[in-house]
Amino acid sequence: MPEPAGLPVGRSPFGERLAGAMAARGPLCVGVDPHPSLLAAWGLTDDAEGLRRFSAAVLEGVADVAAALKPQVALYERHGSAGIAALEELLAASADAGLLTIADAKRGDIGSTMAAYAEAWLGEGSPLAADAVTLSPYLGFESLRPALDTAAETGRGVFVLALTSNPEGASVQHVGGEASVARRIVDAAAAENRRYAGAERGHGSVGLVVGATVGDAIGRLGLDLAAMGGPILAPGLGAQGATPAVLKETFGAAYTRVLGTSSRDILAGGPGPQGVRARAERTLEGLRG
Ligand SMILES: O=C(O)c1cc(=O)[nH]c(=O)n1[C@@H]1O[C@H](COP(=O)(O)O)[C@@H](O)[C@H]1O
Repeated sequence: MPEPAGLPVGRSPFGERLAGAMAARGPLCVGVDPHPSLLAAWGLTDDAEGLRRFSAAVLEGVADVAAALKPQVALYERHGSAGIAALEELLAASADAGLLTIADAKRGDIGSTMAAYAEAWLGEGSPLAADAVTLSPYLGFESLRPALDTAAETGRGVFVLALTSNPEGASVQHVGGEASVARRIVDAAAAENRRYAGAERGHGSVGLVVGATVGDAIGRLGLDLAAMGGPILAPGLGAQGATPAVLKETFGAAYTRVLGTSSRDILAGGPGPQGVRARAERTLEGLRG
């Protein structure tokens, strides 16, 4: 199986790096979602300076507890270029702290435009490059090709929306019965992971997003998540109602590849790093138990 040619020096593929972080720290991703209500509750201003302080405190609190940090891009975009600069600072500081980042940007567009998104979020030397980015496949999985290829070239990763945590997702993702939209996405991601080294260990760099709240949909739609060869990002813990126990039951045999992610529930532990850390530790304990 080919190793992606010419990875930047010292960087192994994202799937391998995430598997290492999950083995060392456990299967928790902390979402950095600086909602105006949270900034207010933390006594911070709803501006770029507030974002900067909030982000730095979350990073300090969870740098050695979480396997990854997932900043929600829209909550930085709200403040225009100054907000984006705060996001860039968080991405750089996380890299310095040895913590993986997943930019929750949910990008998806026609191929030629997708190439520009890929360059922005996954390209070498881009100030916004994270270790991985979330992608929306609803212009067709293959429209994501530039991001899939850039990720493979730079040792970064992607998480493609398959079954989202919101109730409205079913109206698109469940369509098609046995050949559902979600199943096609899962099969396409599995095929993509088989193309690269690491797949034999199940450490592919093409991940999926499957909500912790999807109930029995995985079985009903016949999704083979255990064999998809990459990580599964599972949002919906905490504020959206799912618990670690629900997560284990929902994913069954595929649970070993699940990275549980929670934002508001953990962030509500603030102000400051200690309270966030305490909530992250409690969530992690549940995910491990
Ligand atoms: O891609 C995501 O991260 C995502 C996918 C999904 O299906 N559901 C979902 O909630 N998310 C994101 O995960 C985070 C969940 O936040 P909390 O509900 O506060 O834990 C938000 O940033 C969402 O945008």
